[in-house]
Amino acid sequence: MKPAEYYQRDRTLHPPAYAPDYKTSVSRSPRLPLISLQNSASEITGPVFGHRDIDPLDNDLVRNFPHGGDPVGERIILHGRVLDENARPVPKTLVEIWQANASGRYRHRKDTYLGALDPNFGGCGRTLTDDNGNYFFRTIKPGAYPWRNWVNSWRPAHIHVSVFGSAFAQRLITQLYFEGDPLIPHCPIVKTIPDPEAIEQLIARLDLNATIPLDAITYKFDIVLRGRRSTLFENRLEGN
Ligand SMILES: O=C(O)c1ccc(O)c(O)c1
Repeated sequence: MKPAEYYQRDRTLHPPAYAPDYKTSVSRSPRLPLISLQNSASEITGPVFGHRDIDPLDNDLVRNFPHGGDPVGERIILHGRVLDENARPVPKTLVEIWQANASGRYRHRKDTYLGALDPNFGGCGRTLTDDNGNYFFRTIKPGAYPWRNWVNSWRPAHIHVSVFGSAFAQRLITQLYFEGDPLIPHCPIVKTIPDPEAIEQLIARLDLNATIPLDAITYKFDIVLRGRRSTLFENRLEGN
């Protein structure tokens, strides 16, 4: 079989690790040049998730944290495909999401934002892609929230997304935003991304054809794992 063609990313288009307008990047960014580690057995192999590890409600954030009712907020479907650099589907891949509720509050002890917690919303979900690389979640559209970057810094509504490879050490993490959100171009984290096309690729598109009438609005977000069309991943640093 002919080996698959590999299209290299343009690494100059990756956000710099050190971006002073995104305050926490200052203490987090490496002071020394990066080194490349050789893969060992634990990076290449290991336990993986199978269908039996996934509960049927794991991809339904409207129902997977029930405490007497449904969560408040805009009901949405989030779907898309996980693809390789040649737009081939990546099947049986674990996709996980985590997010704030409709008020912009995370169910996390360190989140002290005054937006209300929702007793019926946990904010975490997971699923495996199907044979065609499709994934599907039902959830609530997260709210925007303020954060202590500079005075009046607001995060646009966003959902964190993690994709695992064939071992737990192979993990890519990104955040998706929502089409039409006026906060996107003001976000200090988004503004670290030098390539406007890479930002566009992080924006889930309204998918009116796939809405569920009288129930949920649908957004579509495809994830490209590598190559020149790769989605931008926050844990894949420049030079990697
Ligand atoms: O990296 C951070 O500091 C940071 C702050 C706020 C967020 O919403 C986030 O996703 C990351």
